[in-house]
Amino acid sequence: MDLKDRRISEWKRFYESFKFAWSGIFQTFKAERNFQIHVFITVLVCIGGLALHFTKFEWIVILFLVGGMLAFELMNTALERVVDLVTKEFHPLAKSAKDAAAGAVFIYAILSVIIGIIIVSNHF
Ligand SMILES: Nc1ncnc2c1ncn2[C@@H]1O[C@H](COP(=O)(O)OP(=O)(O)OP(=O)(O)O)[C@@H](O)[C@H]1O
Repeated sequence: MDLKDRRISEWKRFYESFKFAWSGIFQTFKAERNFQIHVFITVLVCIGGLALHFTKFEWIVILFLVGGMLAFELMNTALERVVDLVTKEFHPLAKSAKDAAAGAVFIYAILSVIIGIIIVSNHF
């Protein structure tokens, strides 16, 4: 394989990885109610931000929060899938893995709501 072919296959791999990532997001959106709720909240927050004229800094914080929330939810789904793949039986470790991941999502969600309230209350 010459240099040009190798470069094309590098780009192809790069493009494929985007395709897989998008497929993961799309599959999760189709299958997970929580993810759908988070996407809906993200849209609402963005509309609210436009209506309230968030500052640049506020947008940066908000985008980190909603983006982080969606990313956390995707990781949580990934972990649930792996646990289900490993065992369909009741197992204390499966429970502890899933509950810990759910706890991570919960902590981030609570912090996001608190920070969101602080930002929005600034505009009233
Ligand atoms: N194999 C298992 N062994 C023991 N406990 C489990 C097992 N699978 C799930 N659980 C428990 O049941 C809860 C619900 O698991 P489930 O796989 O339905 O995910 P979930 O929390 O409902 O998430 P989602 O609604 O996003 O799918 C887990 O948080 C865990 O406490």
